[in-house]
Amino acid sequence: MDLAGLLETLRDTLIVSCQAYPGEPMRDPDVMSRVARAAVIGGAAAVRVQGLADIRATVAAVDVPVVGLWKDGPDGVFITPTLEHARAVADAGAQIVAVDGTRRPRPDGLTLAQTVAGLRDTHDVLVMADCGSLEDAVAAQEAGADLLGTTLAGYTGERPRTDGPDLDLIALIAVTCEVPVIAEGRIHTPAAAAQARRAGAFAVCVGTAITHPSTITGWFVDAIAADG
Ligand SMILES: CC(=O)N[C@H](C=O)[C@@H](O)[C@H](O)[C@H](O)COP(=O)(O)O
Repeated sequence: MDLAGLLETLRDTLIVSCQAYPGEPMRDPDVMSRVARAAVIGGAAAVRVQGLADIRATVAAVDVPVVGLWKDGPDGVFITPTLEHARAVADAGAQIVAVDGTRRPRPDGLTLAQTVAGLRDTHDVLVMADCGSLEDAVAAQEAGADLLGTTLAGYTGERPRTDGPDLDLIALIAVTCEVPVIAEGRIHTPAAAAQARRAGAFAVCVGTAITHPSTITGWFVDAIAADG
């Protein structure tokens, strides 16, 4: 399938982000690839996976596209921060490479446009720009990104950290940009996922609420405690 066809398969679908964080019990490529398989059985049209080992294991385990990223560092520009990281993610088998899509300086000194072009020179992949604001999204579209994610809304200081998805930002990007927007970040219920789609999202990406049991458990524990 060509890249335009691949993009089209994501329209009006759910992407499930399968990530475990450093030190957590589920931080293991085999475990994460199994979580991804379980999400695909549930209907995920694609999965989003962090780290080269997890990407390799998941690409071998599922028959849907893998959105790959490589988180390096605790803050700042840490989602697939450089061209070298992006190429490694593509080498690991991801058909879609998610990169930091903010306007912040990148550690390798390249612009986002240079990163996208450099990746396209060597790999036949789609590029998802993880953005934190409308200004990021406009710049990422200009830089050549194929998909604009709201992944970093509420994490870069440009948007408030809303309890649920940043529906206003999803709608703003959808009306302003031609490149499809992926709603991602704090989508915690099926109703919120539907709202995000209605706001203009091309596809919806959910992580924590599906694949992070410790957080989900905490929600239930807190609800019981608050009621007591
Ligand atoms: C901000 C950041 O680092 N986001 C990360 C990006 O890959 C992940 O930690 C999130 O789980 C993912 O974006 C899905 O979002 P949520 O887990 O809220 O459904």
